Amino acid sequence: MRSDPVVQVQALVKRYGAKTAVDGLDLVAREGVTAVLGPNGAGKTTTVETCEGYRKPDSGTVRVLGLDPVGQSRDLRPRIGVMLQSGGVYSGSRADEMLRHVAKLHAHPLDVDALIERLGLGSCGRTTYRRLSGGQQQRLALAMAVVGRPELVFLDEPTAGLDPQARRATWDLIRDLRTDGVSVILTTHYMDEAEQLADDVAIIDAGRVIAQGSPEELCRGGAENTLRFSGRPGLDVGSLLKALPADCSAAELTPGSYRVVGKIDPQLLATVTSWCAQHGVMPEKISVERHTLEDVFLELTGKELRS
Ligand SMILES: Nc1ncnc2c1ncn2[C@@H]1O[C@H](COP(=O)(O)OP(=O)(O)OP(=O)(O)O)[C@@H](O)[C@H]1O
Repeated sequence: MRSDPVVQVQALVKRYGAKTAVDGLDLVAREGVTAVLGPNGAGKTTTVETCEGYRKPDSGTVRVLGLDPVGQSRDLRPRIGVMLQSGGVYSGSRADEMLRHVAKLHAHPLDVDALIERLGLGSCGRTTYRRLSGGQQQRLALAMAVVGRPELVFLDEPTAGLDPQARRATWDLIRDLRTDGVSVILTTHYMDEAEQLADDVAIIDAGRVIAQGSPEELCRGGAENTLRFSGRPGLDVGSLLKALPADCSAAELTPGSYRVVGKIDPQLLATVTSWCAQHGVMPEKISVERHTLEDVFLELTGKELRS
C-alpha cells in the first residue's frame, strides 16, 4: 500500500464572490476508495474540482499524488482520471470515437472494446454524444475517466440517475479499479454506495469536513445501536440490566417485547442470551439494528442526504 496520501487538502478556502463554498477544509485521502458525502451545496464539487486543478484555491494547500494540481498540472493530468458531472465532451462526436481518442492519449490504456461492453455501451458506439441518454452519457464519461489507467480517479456522482443495472456495473468497475490499485475519490448522495464501496468516508457540511473514517467507524461513532428480542411478558428487566454494561439501557416496550440499547457487540449478545438461559427464557426474534451511515449523516448534518 502507498503510505503517502493520494490527496491532501489543508485549510482550503474557496469563494464565489461573497459566497464561501469551502471554508477551511482539511481532508486526507489514502489509497483505496474515499467517498465524499454531504448535503446539496456542502462544497463537495468545489473541493473535488480544486483537487482536479479546475479551480484555484483562495487559500490553503492542495496536493494530489504529491503535486500541486494548478502549478504542476502538466505532470499531474496524465496520472489522474476525471469524470465530470457534465460537460467536457464534444457533443457532436461519436461515443466510440471519443473513447478511442482518449485511449490513444495514454501510454497503457484499457481495452476499449472490453470497456464499452462492460459498461453496456455496445449499442451506442456510433451514436453522437448529444443523442445518448443521460445514463449513457454518464457511463461514457466514466469510461473516459478510467480508460487511461490512471493512478487516481475522481468520480463526481457517478451513478446519479442510473438504472439499477448500470449502477451495479459501475460499482463493479469501481471495485475492479480498487483491486488494480487505482485510488478513487467518489462524491455521492447514495449512502448504500458509500457503504458498499468506500474504505474511507468524509462527510462535508457547510464547506468543512465534519467527520471522517471507515463506514464501520462512523457508524460506531454515531448513536447507540439496538438489540430487540421477544420472550414471555413480565421478565425482570432490572435483573437483565444488572448483567449488562453500565452504559446500556433495557426496557419491555410492549408485553413480551424487549429492547436493549447500547454498544451492541458479540459479547453483549452473548450476555443477553446467557441471561435468558439462566432465567429459563427462550428469546425469540432476536434482531440487532445497527446504525447506518444514513442515520449518522442525519445526526451530524441534520439533513436528509437526497434533499
Ligand atoms: N460557479 C459558482 N458560482 C457561484 N456559486 C457557486 C458556484 N459553484 C458552486 N457555488 C455555490 O457554492 C456552494 C458549494 O457548491 P458545490 O457545488 O461545491 O456543492 P456540492 O456539495 O457539490 O453540492 P451538490 O450536492 O448539490 O452537487 C453552493 O452554495 C453553490 O451554490
